[in-house]
Order: sequence, then structure tokens, then C-alpha cells
Amino acid sequence: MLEITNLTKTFGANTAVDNATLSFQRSAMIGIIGRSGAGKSTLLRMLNRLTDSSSGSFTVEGHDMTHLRGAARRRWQSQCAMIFQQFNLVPRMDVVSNVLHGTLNRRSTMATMFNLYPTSDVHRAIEILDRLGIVEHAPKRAEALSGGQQQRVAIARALMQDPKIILADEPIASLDPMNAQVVMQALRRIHEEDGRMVIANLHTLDTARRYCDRVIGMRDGRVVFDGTPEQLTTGVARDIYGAGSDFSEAATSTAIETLDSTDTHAVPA
Ligand SMILES: Nc1ncnc2c1ncn2[C@@H]1O[C@H](COP(=O)(O)OP(=O)(O)OP(=O)(O)O)[C@@H](O)[C@H]1O
Repeated sequence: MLEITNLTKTFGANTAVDNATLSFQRSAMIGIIGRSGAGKSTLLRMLNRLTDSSSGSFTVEGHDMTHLRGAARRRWQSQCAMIFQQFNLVPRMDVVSNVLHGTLNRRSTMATMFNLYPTSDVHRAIEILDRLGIVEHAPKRAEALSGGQQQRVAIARALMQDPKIILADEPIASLDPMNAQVVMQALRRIHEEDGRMVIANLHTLDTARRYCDRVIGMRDGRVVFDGTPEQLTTGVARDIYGAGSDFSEAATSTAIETLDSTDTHAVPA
């Protein structure tokens, strides 16, 4: 369904993504790993058409998306929703209105100016919030929610677009381990239950192994690994991260702890 061919992005003399060629025949949950500056964000931004590529192309179901302009580009952007590390919500606006912003591409300027949403969209927003386990927060300002809850609002906003693909750029990098787990489980469920493709840039190996069907490793702009979580051995990870024999997986890892460890702490009487 998604074919990426020699996709390249240069910034001056710096090649951020270097001839990436990847084939995605069916929907999957995909993790992209690699050290800071490897080109992971730039790759996602090219797919979403937030950034123009310098050369190469990508097609979705045979249609070239690389050179779309204007309304066609905006249509594509609504089919591949993007989620960011910093959630990108409107902090003072209530949760439901933030979610309804996911329909902006479909609404007229007048409707947007006066915050007029069809009742069916409001109902759908509530349903999606319920599915993500945060419906009780619907009337609150986004800024009153925890980081993990805010990221789930951002996922809800993405789902309002009914996207084919969800691109997540470091979706859990700002979250504590428990919230990270909840957000990754939400993304996994969306993939499994809806059949949507999820491509997530992840900064921890254990998260990629645990939640993804396929892992792509990038180093210095190039795709240097493309395989299953089982194939992602410590040796392979060392190559992706360009580390020496002293490489420790823990250095890339924020292993998700369970609440069990905190349960054992005695509570003072
Ligand atoms: N707008 C830009 N202008 C100039 N250089 C850029 C721009 N965006 C990215 N780069 C450069 O492209 C390279 C790849 O950056 P990118 O953000 O894609 O990497 P990354 O793997 O996502 O890293 P991180 O995990 O730190 O976000 C880096 O060298 C970066 O400095």
C-alpha cells in the first residue's frame, strides 16, 4: 500500500534522509529507531508532506503523493494524521474542541470561525474519547490533563480525520513509563482493531520490540535495518546506534515498569 523509493532530503550540504527505499505491502505497526539526528523525523515529515523531499518519491496504493499541491495535498495530510512528542493541543481549549479540530480540513471557514460543529461530529468525538478511556475529561481544558491524557487527546484528534496511516513522531518521549505504556497500547489497539497503519519514531528499543511488527533502523540518514523485533539483536542495535562494544541497551531504554514495584512500598500509618 505504501512504497517509498529513493526518498532523499538534503538541508544544504547535510543529507538528512539518504535514498530511503521501503515497501509496506499491508497495514502493520512499524517502529523507526536510530540515534538523534538519524533522519527519523524528516522521513515522517516527508511522508506527511510537511517537508518537501529533495528527490525520490512515495506512492500510496499506486498514487504518487510526493508532488501533490493545494487541496490534494491537504486531503493526503488528513489521510495520514501526525502525532507529535509535545501533543500540539490548544492548551486553553476544552478537550472536545481540541478533538473536533481534527475535522478542520473538512469544514468551511465560517463554520470554523464560529466553532460550529455538526452534532454527529460531536458525538463521534465523544465516542473516540470514550474508546481511549478519557471521556470523563471531555469538558476540561486540555492543559488540565496529564501528559499521557493529552497524548490520548491528540490521538483522538487524529482519529477524527479517519486516517489510513498514523505517523507518530516520538509519541512517548515526554511521558513517564506508565503513561508511555498506555499511549503505546492505544496505538497498538488502533492498528489491530481498525487496521490502520501506525508508523512511530521511537527512542527506546524495548518499546519497538514490544509493540511493533516491524522495526526500521536508521543511521546517518540511511535505512540500515529492516526486520522483525526478533531480528533486532543487541549486535544489530549496536550497529544502528553506531556504538562500540560498551553499548548498553539500557542506554536507549526506559523499560516500562509496572506499578507492582511501587505497591511494595509501605504506606506510613
Ligand atoms: N529544518 C531543518 N533545517 C536544517 N537541518 C535540518 C532540519 N531538520 C532536520 N535537519 C537535520 O537533518 C538531520 C536529521 O534530523 P531529524 O530531526 O530528521 O533526525 P531524528 O532522527 O528525528 O533526530 P531526533 O531523534 O533528535 O529528532 C539532522 O542532522 C538535523 O540537524
